[in-house]
Amino acid sequence: MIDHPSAEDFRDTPYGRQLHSGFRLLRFKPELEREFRHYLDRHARTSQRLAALLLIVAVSGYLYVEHRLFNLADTGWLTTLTLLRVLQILPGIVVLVLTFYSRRFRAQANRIFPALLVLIGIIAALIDIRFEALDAELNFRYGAGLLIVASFFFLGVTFWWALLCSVLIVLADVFIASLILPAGRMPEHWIAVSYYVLLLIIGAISRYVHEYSQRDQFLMRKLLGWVAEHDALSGLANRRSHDLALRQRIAQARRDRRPLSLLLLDLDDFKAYNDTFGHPAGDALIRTFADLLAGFARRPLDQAARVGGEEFALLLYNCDNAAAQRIARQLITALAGLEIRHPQDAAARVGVSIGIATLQEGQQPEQLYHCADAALYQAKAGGKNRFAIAAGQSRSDLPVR
Ligand SMILES: Nc1nc2c(ncn2[C@@H]2O[C@H](COP(=O)(O)OP(=O)(O)OP(=O)(O)O)[C@@H](O)[C@H]2O)c(=O)[nH]1
Repeated sequence: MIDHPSAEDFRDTPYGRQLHSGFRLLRFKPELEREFRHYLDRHARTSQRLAALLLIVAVSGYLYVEHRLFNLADTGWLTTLTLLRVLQILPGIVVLVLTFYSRRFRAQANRIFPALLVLIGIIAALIDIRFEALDAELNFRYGAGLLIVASFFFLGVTFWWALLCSVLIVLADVFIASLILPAGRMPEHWIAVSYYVLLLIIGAISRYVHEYSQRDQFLMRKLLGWVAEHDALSGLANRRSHDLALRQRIAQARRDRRPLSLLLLDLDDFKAYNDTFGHPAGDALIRTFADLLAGFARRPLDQAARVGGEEFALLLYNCDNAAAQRIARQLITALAGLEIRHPQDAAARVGVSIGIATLQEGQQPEQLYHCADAALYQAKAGGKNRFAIAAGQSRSDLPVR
């Protein structure tokens, strides 16, 4: 469990829940984990390209030196070595070219990077062991070790993937050594293996600490975004995101030629409720009503928001005036069904007044909001616990009882 004050405050959000339950094994709940991997991928793009470039430059350099300086009597090995070096460079070139030219590859890259790295690592181990067997005076050793380090820091894959890659490289090294080296040379080779294992442990510890703080930062950023867009008490969208959604949905409704309705809702006699039952009970009522309202924003483009103290908005996409009236009626009935005691009349229940406006030709967001607000005023003036429709739209301001 993480020691963030926000973890406790925002347990209703996926980010707060994850902060609260912790992630010592470096794993989030599936949906968050997917989001985190996209985030990791976006941030690792530059280091992935640099790693590919470094691989090309370093291996080309080795190849050049091996050809110019090595006096390899076994020319068959020099040919194989050249082939293996080219095989090591190729994935680097492919990665570099594709990440610059193909968007689709960029999105898929994280899946194949580990496989490419293991392949390059196995080739590096093979080259090292072959040199070891040949007893060549000069050779570039411990290439597999460099790849173990790279897997932890350059790929933008998670700790667990990097660990898996590194373990596979070490195992492949031991396996290839057991095939190529005479039995008497194995003890000497274990020194190289111990070096790889040490690099693996150092890499894994550093990467674990780094990824832990990356995950923490990711959750905090997401939480900050959530706080900016939501109302802390009810968990619904706040006024700011309602204003934004209203503008976006109007533009979308115009483009798609779909109806759009806005319901403004205001809990009745809320001041009296606060005065009679206390402010905390008032807060609880706001939360209860918010939960009820959220259940009416059923489609992806619908939105339930808290736009003021005890004022709410329900934005319904592809919903004409008749459907909006049906929903308003259902809402009033559902609230009555909760049987929340009225502050002034023990026999009555808490109710809500609703103003409905449906988007008209050429109407601006402020005008639509104003129409719904005027209808809400009409519903209040007409006796509360009812809905009213904006002037000029189809008539009905009858109480739902
Ligand atoms: N508990 C609680 N009360 C709030 C909150 N925000 C605003 N209020 C209270 O809500 C009350 C709103 O009162 P009014 O605007 O007079 O509305 P009303 O009493 O519902 O009257 P009608 O709308 O005419 O039915 C005020 O007393 C505010 O203090 C909040 O977050 N929690």
